[in-house]
Amino acid sequence: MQGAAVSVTDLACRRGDRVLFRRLSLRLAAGEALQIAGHNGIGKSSLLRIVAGLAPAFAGSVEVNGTIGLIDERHALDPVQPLGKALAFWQHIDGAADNELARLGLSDLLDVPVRYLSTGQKKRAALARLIGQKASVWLLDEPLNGLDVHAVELTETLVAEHCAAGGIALVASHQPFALPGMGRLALAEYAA
Ligand SMILES: Nc1ncnc2c1ncn2[C@@H]1O[C@H](COP(=O)(O)OP(=O)(O)OP(=O)(O)O)[C@@H](O)[C@H]1O
Repeated sequence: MQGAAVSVTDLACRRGDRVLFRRLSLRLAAGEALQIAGHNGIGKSSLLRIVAGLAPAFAGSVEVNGTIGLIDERHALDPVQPLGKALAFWQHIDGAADNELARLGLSDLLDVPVRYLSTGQKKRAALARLIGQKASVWLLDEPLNGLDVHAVELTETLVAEHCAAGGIALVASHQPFALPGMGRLALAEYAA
């Protein structure tokens, strides 16, 4: 994760015929985390998708140094496959890795088809895949939605460990995210 960096300069986002935000600049260096906060529909997910390269910027630029791992409401695990096989599919692509299955409480669920997992279990499965991806820049869209108290704390701890190892985390959430030293960007301040 050496040298991970995210640089957003004078960014504007347009969706449909509306500009959601403009003149947004931010810099994140290795080890840093930032929460993108704001009410429903303000453009948090859109910002993450632009940073991920999945949506175009209306104006401005984004530079990312490092590999990107994105978690949003689409968990990218084959719903028909048992969890173990769905994760193994990604291991063929990402390379062998410790997905922290025991820590995520998934060890006993590997034979369960992904579509039968509960909301919180699916979220934890997405985290397992993200950990296996070994990406340096984590983009997390509402990572705490649907999680119980224990899973919330675990997610916060995993993000803290990721940053302590030199990773970067950009967390879009309207909920509090407990992480010492985490910055906070209120997207409303950039509303168009
Ligand atoms: N492809 C699209 N075409 C048109 N409008 C879109 C598109 N994608 C998103 N929008 C609109 O852009 C706005 C911002 O959506 P976005 O999902 O980024 O908000 P958000 O802050 O993440 O919201 P939430 O907190 O509800 O997840 C919404 O009004 C949404 O309807």
